[in-house]
Amino acid sequence: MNEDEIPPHLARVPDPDGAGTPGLQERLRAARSGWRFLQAADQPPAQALPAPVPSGAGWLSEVLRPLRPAYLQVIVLAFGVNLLGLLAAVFSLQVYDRVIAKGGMTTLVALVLGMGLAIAFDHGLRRGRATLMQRIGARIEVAVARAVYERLTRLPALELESRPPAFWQTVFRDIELVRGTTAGAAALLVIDLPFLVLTLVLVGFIAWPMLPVALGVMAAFVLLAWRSERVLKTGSEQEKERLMSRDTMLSDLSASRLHLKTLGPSDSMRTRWESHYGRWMEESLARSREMDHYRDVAQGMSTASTVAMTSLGALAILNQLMSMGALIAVNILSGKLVSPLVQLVAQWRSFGQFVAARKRLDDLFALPLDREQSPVALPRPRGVLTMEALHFRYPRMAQDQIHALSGQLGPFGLHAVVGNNGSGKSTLLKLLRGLYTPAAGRVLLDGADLQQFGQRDLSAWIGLLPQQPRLVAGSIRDNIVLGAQGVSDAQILNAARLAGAYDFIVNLPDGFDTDVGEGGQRFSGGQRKRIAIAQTLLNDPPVLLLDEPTSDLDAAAEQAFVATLKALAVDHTVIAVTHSPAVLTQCNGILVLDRGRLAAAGPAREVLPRLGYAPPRPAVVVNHEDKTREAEAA
Ligand SMILES: Nc1ncnc2c1ncn2[C@@H]1O[C@H](COP(=O)(O)OP(=O)(O)OP(=O)(O)O)[C@@H](O)[C@H]1O
Repeated sequence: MNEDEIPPHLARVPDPDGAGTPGLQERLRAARSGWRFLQAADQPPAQALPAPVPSGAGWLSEVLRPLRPAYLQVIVLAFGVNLLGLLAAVFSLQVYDRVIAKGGMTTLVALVLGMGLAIAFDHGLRRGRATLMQRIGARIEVAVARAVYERLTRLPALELESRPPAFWQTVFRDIELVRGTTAGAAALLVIDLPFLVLTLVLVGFIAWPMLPVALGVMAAFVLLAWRSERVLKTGSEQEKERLMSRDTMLSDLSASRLHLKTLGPSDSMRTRWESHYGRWMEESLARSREMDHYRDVAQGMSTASTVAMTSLGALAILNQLMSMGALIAVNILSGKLVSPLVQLVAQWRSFGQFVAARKRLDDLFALPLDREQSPVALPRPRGVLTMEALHFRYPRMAQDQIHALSGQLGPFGLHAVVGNNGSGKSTLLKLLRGLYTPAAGRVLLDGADLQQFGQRDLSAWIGLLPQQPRLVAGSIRDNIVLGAQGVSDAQILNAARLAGAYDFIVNLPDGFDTDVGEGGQRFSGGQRKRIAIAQTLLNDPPVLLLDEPTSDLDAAAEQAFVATLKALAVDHTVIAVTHSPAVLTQCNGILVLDRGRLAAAGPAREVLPRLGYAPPRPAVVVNHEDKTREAEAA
């Protein structure tokens, strides 16, 4: 096959940027359809996507504000539902006082027909209300999920590193809680509560002597809800914290399950896991016990209120203050009065969880984000990286991990960073990539401070291969194009060839469409590394930062990749953290770190002998893209 010909398995791969898998945007579109209020609140799809992403302390109001007309419709429908809900009591009153007392058959037929109509109407209103709430919920979830995803990708690197995967799992669960509370049963309950006034008015109208009893019952329930809120609020926060700690442990355990198996049955790990799990269960059971207690009290109070209503009603009838029909009607009304209040007590745990979730999201949305785009579009840099008295210290560390580094790398050439474990090599690469902000000093790219550039520009100009790259679920193609936009198949093929991944990929039955498995476990360490290298080379950035690029490669692959690096170094600045003699002996310059300080730097032929390596071999001849080029001499 011709080298530039697109293999059939590439042509088969759906373009992830195209109209492919249903995602958030489709859910948003689905949420838009059908209801007038949603279409009115939105712009036409082309302008509305991407919708503004809520941020800052007022994020929830930002999300809810455009939905006000929708909530208003829900309130109107709720008014109808609550009004119709009173008709059963009026019906009973009429049947007892008019039909039974006066034998009015025609009245009975008319009442039954009227109730039939009311039931049908009530059903329609309830369905409309439920559909509206579903659509509101979809809008809320899409907006908040989008905002959380933005944080996941745009928070400063140190913030991202400080939050474990379990934190993000909790935050994504929080989104469901926010939706469930603002557009679920809890929201309906809150909307319905004010309409209890209608019930009270009807009680006063039908049987005024029962009004103080009804008010007393309501006051007792509000007191119970307030009391349960105070007890459960702190508990819910603790429960969520314990859950997060359990989930952190769980994700560590599941990620290292094979390693643990290899280490053999370990009591220490099991004890740690059981203690995390146990603490969470303890907290969760304590919450359930408290919740059950309040729910049981509420049920008891509900029965007590029926007893109080009926016995006091009986006294009122005996004193001829109201009729028998009024007592039956008031009993029905008291059920309507009490049932949302019982629900309120039962829902209080989710309210507490909502408050904790909102606080977590408040904190997350208050964090500043990395600048995404540079204020003005800048031309592709040549790749001169300058460090000016660079200092960096991780949070809560007593000493600098990078100390007073100054110097220049590039333009062009292959440069190595060497040093003992923990000497700060990976940290330096992250500083050079603009992922970390220096505590003092600056990193300059072609003379311009990196801090002024957006991450989008930096990712296009400076490629970083991490020490332990992780593949994500999806195909090889998905992984290679991760983070890139508008990539052509020819670019993917070229990157795969440069990374030495092309041959093994096209040998697979599904080629570039092959699923990589969890974290790329379908492939060997070396194959994973090559896919990750292809990912880094895809955009052809002028600066390449490679952390141990050949650590998993076999000798032949390493030689081939060193030749590629030499070829790239002709017109790219390539900086590699490495311990490999094959790479070191081909480098132009070497920078030696010792506990974050510059121990030595200079041309490879001078520094290598001091490190115990032979000086660089003569320039290698490489074959790259059908062009033979002689690599630049040191
Ligand atoms: N996220 C972090 N938080 C706190 N300290 C960190 C963090 N990452 C690294 N360090 C510390 O910074 C120092 C330098 O780490 P770095 O990973 O840069 O070293 P390295 O030279 O790349 O090591 P190796 O050769 O083992 O990969 C180490 O002392 C390490 O403990």
